[in-house]
Amino acid sequence: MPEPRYSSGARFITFEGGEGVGKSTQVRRLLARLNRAGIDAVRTREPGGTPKAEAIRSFILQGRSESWGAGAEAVLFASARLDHVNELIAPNLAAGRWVLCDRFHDSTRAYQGLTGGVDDKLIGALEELALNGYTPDLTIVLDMDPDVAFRRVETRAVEDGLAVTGDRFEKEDLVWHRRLRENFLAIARDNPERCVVISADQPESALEEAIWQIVSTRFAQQLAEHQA
Ligand SMILES: Nc1ncnc2c1ncn2[C@@H]1O[C@H](COP(=O)(O)OP(=O)(O)O)[C@@H](O)[C@H]1O
Ligand SMILES: Cc1cn([C@H]2C[C@H](O)[C@@H](COP(=O)(O)OP(=O)(O)O)O2)c(=O)[nH]c1=O
Repeated sequence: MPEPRYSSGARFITFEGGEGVGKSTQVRRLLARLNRAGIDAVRTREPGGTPKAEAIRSFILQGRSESWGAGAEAVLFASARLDHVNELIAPNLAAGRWVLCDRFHDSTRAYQGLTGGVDDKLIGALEELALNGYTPDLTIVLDMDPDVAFRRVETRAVEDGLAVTGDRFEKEDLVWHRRLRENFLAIARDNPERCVVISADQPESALEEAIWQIVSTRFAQQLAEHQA
C-alpha cells in the first residue's frame, strides 16, 4: 500500500456498512479507546463534517436530489467529500490527530456505484478528485443482515419516542439493502490490504474489543510513537 501523503504518523480510519449496523457507536467507542491510550483523535462523518458538506448532506437526505439520479448524487457526495478532506481531514492529520470517519468514499461506490448503477469510470474519477491522495489507512466494514440492523434502528426510534420515517436511502426495500451488503463485501474483497470485515451482529463491547484488536495490532508502531 502506498504511504499516505501526511507524515505526522496520525492514521485515517473509516467505518463502512449498511444502515444501523453500529458504525456511529463504534466510532465513538474507538475514539474513547484511542484517547485512553494517549492518542489525540477526532471523529467526523459523511456526508458532512464541515458546514458546506453538512448543507449538501441535508439537501440529499431530504430527498431533494432524488429525481436527479444516482450519477448527480454521486457528484454531490464527492463535492461534499472534497471540502471535508481539504478543510477537516487533511489539517487534522497534518496536526498529528487521528481521524475516524463514519462512512467515506466506499459508501459512494457501494450506494451510487454498485447498487445505484453509476459507471465505474465516473466513480473512480470522483474518488481521485475528492480524496486528493487521502485514501484511508484502514477501513472497518461492519457486516450484518440488514433485517436485524433495521430492527435496531426501529428500537432506537421507539425508545426515543420518534416516528420511524427513514431518510433518503433507509426507505429502500430489504432486497435493495441485501444487495448493498453484498456490494460492501465485494469492495472489501477488492481492497484486502485496506479493508477488514467484522460481523456487527455481536454485543457493542465485544465489537469494540474486536476493532481495538485490529487497530492496535495494525498500528502498534504509530501507537507506541504517539505515546512516547
Ligand atoms: N452491537 C450492537 N448491538 C445492539 N444494538 C446496537 C449495537 N450497536 C449499536 N446498536 C444500536 O443500534 C442502533 C444503530 O446504531 P448506530 O451506531 O447509530 O448505527 P449506524 O451508525 O451504523 O447507523 C442504535 O440504537 C444503537 O444504540
Ligand atoms: C457518504 C455517503 C452516504 N450515503 C448514504 C448512506 C446513508 O443512507 C446516508 C447517510 O445517512 P446516515 O444517517 O449518516 O447513515 P446511517 O444510516 O448509516 O447512520 O447517505 C450515500 O449514498 N453515498 C455516500 O457517499
